[in-house]
Amino acid sequence: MAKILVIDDHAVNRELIVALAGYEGHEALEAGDGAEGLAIVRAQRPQLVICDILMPNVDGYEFVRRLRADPEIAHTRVIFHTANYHEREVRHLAGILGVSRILVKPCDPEVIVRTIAEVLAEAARENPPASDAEFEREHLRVLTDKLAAKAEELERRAEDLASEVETRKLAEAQLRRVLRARKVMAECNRTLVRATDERRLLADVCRFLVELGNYGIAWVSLAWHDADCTVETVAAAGEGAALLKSFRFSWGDNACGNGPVGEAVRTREAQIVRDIATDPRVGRWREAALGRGYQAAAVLPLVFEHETFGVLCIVTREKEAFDADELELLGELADDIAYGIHTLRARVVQQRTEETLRLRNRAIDESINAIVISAADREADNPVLYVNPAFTLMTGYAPEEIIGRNTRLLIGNDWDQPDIERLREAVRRGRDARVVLRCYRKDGSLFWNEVSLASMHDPSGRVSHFISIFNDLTDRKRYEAELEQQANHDALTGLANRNLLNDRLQQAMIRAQRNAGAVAVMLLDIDRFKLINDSLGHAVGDELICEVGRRLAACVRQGDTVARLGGDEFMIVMPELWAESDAASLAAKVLQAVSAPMRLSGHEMVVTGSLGVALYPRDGESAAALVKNADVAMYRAKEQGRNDFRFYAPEMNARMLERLELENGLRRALEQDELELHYQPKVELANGRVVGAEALIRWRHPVLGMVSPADFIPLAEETGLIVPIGEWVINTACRQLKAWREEGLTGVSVAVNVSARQFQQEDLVGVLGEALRASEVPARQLHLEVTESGVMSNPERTIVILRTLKDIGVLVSLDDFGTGYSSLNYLKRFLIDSVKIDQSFVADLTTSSEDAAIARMVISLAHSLNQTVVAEGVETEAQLDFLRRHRCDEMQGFLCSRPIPAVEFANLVRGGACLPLPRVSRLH
Ligand SMILES: Nc1nc2c(ncn2[C@@H]2O[C@H](COP(=O)(O)O[C@H]3[C@@H](O)[C@H](n4cnc5c(=O)[nH]c(N)nc54)O[C@@H]3COP(=O)(O)O)[C@@H](O)[C@H]2O)c(=O)[nH]1
Repeated sequence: MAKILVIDDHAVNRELIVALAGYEGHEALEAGDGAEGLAIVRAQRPQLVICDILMPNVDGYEFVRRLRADPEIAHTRVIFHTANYHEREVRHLAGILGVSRILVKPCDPEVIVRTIAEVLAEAARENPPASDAEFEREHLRVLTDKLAAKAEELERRAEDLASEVETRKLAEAQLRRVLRARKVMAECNRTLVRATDERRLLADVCRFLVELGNYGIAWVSLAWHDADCTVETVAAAGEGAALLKSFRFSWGDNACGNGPVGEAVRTREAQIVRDIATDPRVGRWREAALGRGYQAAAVLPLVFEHETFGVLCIVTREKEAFDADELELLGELADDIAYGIHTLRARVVQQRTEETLRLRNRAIDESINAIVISAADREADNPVLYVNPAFTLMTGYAPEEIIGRNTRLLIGNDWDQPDIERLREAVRRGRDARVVLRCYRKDGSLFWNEVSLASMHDPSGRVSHFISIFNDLTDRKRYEAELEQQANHDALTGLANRNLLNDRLQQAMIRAQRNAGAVAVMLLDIDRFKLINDSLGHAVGDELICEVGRRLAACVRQGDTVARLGGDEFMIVMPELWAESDAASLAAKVLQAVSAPMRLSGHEMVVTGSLGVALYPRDGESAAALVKNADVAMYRAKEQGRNDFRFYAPEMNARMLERLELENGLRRALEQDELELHYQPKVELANGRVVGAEALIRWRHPVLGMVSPADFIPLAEETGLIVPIGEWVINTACRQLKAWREEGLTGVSVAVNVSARQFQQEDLVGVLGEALRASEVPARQLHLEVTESGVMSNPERTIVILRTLKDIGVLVSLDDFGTGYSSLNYLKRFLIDSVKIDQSFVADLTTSSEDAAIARMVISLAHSLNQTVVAEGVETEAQLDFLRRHRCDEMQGFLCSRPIPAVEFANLVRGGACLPLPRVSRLH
């Protein structure tokens, strides 16, 4: 019989042991936990305690530890009755704590009874408990283990929790992906609706996928149906998108087409690359993708109406991407994009079509060419259906006045046009044509119409309409006519110019050759035209040329050509000449017409012409030769007295050559000092004294001997050589005056001739001033003899020059007075010092009452203007007598002396101022 304490926080467990102990005759005590149990042990001192381990407050271990710690009760036997499944640990701690047995709940009652019995039996034997330190250590270890177990359990729970969290995370990620795919879709759809540009739309889609969808790269490639089955990337976004350029994709059955892109195009099914690292379809871009952390990819075909025209490719860094839900959405997105692109393309095509249509309409409406559309309906007379506004502008007909009618309305009655038949033929055969017609506006005015006709066909190929474009060529025709006129006619007279003349001459020569006929070429030059031009001005000169042109045109037959070659030169081509006399008749008629009096700008005048005739083929076989020879003949006519015509003769060429040689020789003469001055004395009639001399040029030609100035001065004037020659004369005369002065001849003056051309030279005054300065000769000793033509060409300028000469002190004589066109008014204003009566009047002074009257009038006029009168060319005493009687002041002439070299002149003056003239001597 023993006292047994049962400690358990569960009453049922206590009751079972208590019942068993009671059945075995033991006294059973009960406690709900360790603390209560200890109190009972101390108070009742049971031999055995059957104790649960896991209890509130003080558990089984603590109970035993405190039990062993109390020496009074330390020896008490303890059995653990526990459900704790940590059996190894329990046994270990139980061992340390000196727990006798461990009964594991639920335990067979028999085992309980037997165990109680055994332990009680052992209790009888001494079984000392373990030490405190060892217990502490062991207890600590047990606690640690317990903690470890707890930790392990917690870890397990944490793992479970983590797994649960992971599952939730995955779900969340999946949800996120779906959400973002929806977001991308929503944004893409919004953009699709507004899109106007395909490439921009695709770029936006790719950007949304990367920015909103958080995908790594997104790109769209278009699949072309070309020979290489090219797949061209047209839009891309994301990190590494630029790399795409270096990869070639294709959807063909080739190395580049074996990847998911080619596959998606071919199969029209989405291709998913779950693991870029291992998927064998990923080709050369695997490394680049992995290098950027990309894990998976989806290639979605863009299909419209069973045709794949591209792919949408999406690459992501997420491993678990592209689950079924996400793929479904991305597939929808690809379909939307495909549809959007198709719609956009259709819209673009439609817009282009509409724009083209609008443009065409505008082009037709705004075309400066008239456009007419007519129905190809012969029965209805091909009526006009449409005309553009330019038609009305061009023709004056409003649309309602032409629509329903035929365009032949514009032809009026002008049916004799070869192009009308061509146009008709084109309409009959339904062919295109371009013709130029004379058409008539509503107001009846003519316009040149270039009509371009094109036929339009209906789907069956039948000509349904005609479209005609009218181009008004009137201005162009006018312009062409003007150009033709300018190119072939002289602007001043409207006569043919050299171009047209050459053309006509060529044609005439060809015809003459064919018919064994002849052609006359006549060259007319107006005599002394330069004089008229210079003295009366260019406007009068132009008038004169026009008048002569008119007169020539009036003389010729139809078929002859009158041309102006320039200046005062005219040419007449007389084709089909049968007799030389016909040419002579025409030449005479022309000269007569030219010399008929004419009135130009208030001037009554008579001009003459000189004319040369050359005949084809006799005088030349080319146009150039004929013109040249007519020119030679004309010069001959001039040389031989003007106002006449000459037929060309071969020997005339020799004369021309002479002229040429003379010109060259004259140039050389200046350089090689072949010129010299002779001096013709001027004698005062009152006392017979030599008061001066006229310097007259002479050319000592090395071969020809002395050449008369009458032979070379006109040529020098023509060629301009007169200017340097005149300068030489002034300088030489001044040097001679200086020499004479140095020899003591101080009282004589020298007059130099100044030609018209030289007189108008800018630097005449400068040349004079320099010559006087260099020779130190007083200016009054130098006289200038100017001709009427020289001063009258520009009277206002003459006045200025003469005033300057006056300022210098040089005296001026008007030479050859009475032969030109001097105005008496100018004679007064010109500040002339003396007037020279031309020798042509002096010659007939005693035989012609007119010349005598002119001489008297000149003397009286000059005297009234305080001018000295010099008579030139005095050869007879009768002339001298006349001049003396009419109080002429000075004379010059062979009666007194011919022009003589300087030395002779000096001797003459030194020999006595008076010349041995019987009548003159009587003056004294
Ligand atoms: N611009 C220049 N013209 C000059 C110059 N030297 C001469 N001339 C001009 O050449 C023309 C011919 O001159 P020339 O042969 O010297 O004849 C002159 C006289 O010799 C000649 N004369 C003089 N007296 C008589 C005479 O009694 N009878 C007659 N038959 N002839 C005579 O007259 C000419 C002078 O004429 P003009 O000059 O009009 O006084 C001639 O036009 C010269 O002007 C020159 O340096 N520069």
